[in-house]
Amino acid sequence: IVTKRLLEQSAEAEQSFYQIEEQLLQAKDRRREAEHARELHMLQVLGQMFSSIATRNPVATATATTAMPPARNTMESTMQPGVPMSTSVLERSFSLGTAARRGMDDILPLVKNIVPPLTTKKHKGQDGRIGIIGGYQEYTGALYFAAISALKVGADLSHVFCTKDAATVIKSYSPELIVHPVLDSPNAVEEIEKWLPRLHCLVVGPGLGRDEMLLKNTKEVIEKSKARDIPIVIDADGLWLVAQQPSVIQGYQKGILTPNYMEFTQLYEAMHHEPLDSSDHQRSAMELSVAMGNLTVVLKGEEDLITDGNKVILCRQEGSGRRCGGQGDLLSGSLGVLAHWAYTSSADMTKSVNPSVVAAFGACSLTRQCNRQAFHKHGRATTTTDRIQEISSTIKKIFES
Ligand SMILES: NC(=O)C1=CN([C@@H]2O[C@H](COP(=O)(O)OP(=O)(O)OC[C@H]3O[C@@H](n4cnc5c(N)ncnc54)[C@H](OP(=O)(O)O)[C@@H]3O)[C@@H](O)[C@H]2O)[C@@H](O)CC1
Ligand SMILES: Nc1ncnc2c1ncn2[C@@H]1O[C@H](COP(=O)(O)OP(=O)(O)OP(=O)(O)O)[C@@H](O)[C@H]1O
Repeated sequence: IVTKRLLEQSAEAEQSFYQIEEQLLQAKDRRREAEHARELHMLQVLGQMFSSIATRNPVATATATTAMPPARNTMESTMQPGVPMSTSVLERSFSLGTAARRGMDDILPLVKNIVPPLTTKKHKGQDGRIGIIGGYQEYTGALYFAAISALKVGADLSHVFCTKDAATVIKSYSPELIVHPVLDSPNAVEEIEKWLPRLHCLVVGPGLGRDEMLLKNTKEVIEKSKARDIPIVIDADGLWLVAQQPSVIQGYQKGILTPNYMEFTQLYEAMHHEPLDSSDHQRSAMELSVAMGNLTVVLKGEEDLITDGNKVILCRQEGSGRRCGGQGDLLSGSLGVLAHWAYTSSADMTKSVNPSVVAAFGACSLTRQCNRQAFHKHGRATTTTDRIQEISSTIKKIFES
């Protein structure tokens, strides 16, 4: 009887411990929510203050929109016949102040428009089936980050195409991903082609590596996807493939390139056969876009620069000073879903702005805000896994509020 009584007491103590623990967690959540609300309110007040200062100060207002200097000869020489090239740069930013308000007013509502409502009338797959090609054995993390980000942003299914060795590893990270261990098989292209009719967007490159056979298979899959008019996001080692063989994606209007500065330099120099002039990123990005046939280029960095060769849009959403690997994978996976949503939205929803540009602005804003929120919680220890955990609340905050 004594033992039974002791066991009961211990069970009760355990239960009340978990109740207290849960109450503490709930209180912590409420405190965090209140902090976010206070932060948002402060941002709004600051935004209004900057706005009124800028209205009184014409110089500050003028810096928000800059005209592009006259075209250089290099740009003219790389323009393809028949490809229109506007020389005006429309700079929009998404941060505090008047410029921020203009950016949010112009592009953010379009991103909000393309995010599909969640209703009980839809079936699995309708909000997106995204295919992601990559994942060489050393780089399984990159492919996982991109694929899980696509799913968490709102795709219904995330299909991963990778090598046999990478597949088991990726599968063991998450049961939620559909993993095809085919990229290094003798009939890789046919195996992947079978799935293309079911895919809404293809993301190529996270952790792909530079193995010749894998790049050859990837190139053929890109060709097949173009024939199906599927939006294609190219990142990381996929961009190395493009630098070697630009024709693989050149001129394909639903192609989006997401280089970091290194990758951008390689692409630029491959297209222009001259060193990159690092003094004017906006001009160089436009030149690359035009040389690629007005593909959308997202040059990632301190500010993300998005251009389709006609205009440049800057995303300056506050991120953090933490720069660990994988943030670009979060961006490319998210962009895969947003590109699908943008291309299936009516022109009315995107106000006839290039859908790739709308999607890219959304993905950059999302990535930076995830970084910001994760950094707020984890500081110097922030990793990409922490950022991915912020996707849900970031979407609520910036796209659904
Ligand atoms: N967990 C995983 O599995 C992950 C796997 N990943 C996968 O790894 C593969 C190779 O990717 P990568 O990161 O090694 O190559 P890349 O980005 O070209 O950098 C090479 C060097 O360039 C430099 N550098 C870079 N950026 C720069 C900048 N903005 N401005 C200036 N310099 C810059 C810097 O060199 P440093 O100059 O510092 O010596 C850097 O070391 C690819 O498939 C990718 O998807 C990643 O996604 C991460 C997570
Ligand atoms: N200097 C910076 N300041 C603020 N944010 C930055 C900075 N550099 C990069 N970022 C953020 O990180 C995102 C990814 O850019 P990054 O240069 O890390 O890509 P990447 O090298 O391709 O990433 P990955 O490690 O996944 O390969 C950018 O879109 C931007 O949001």
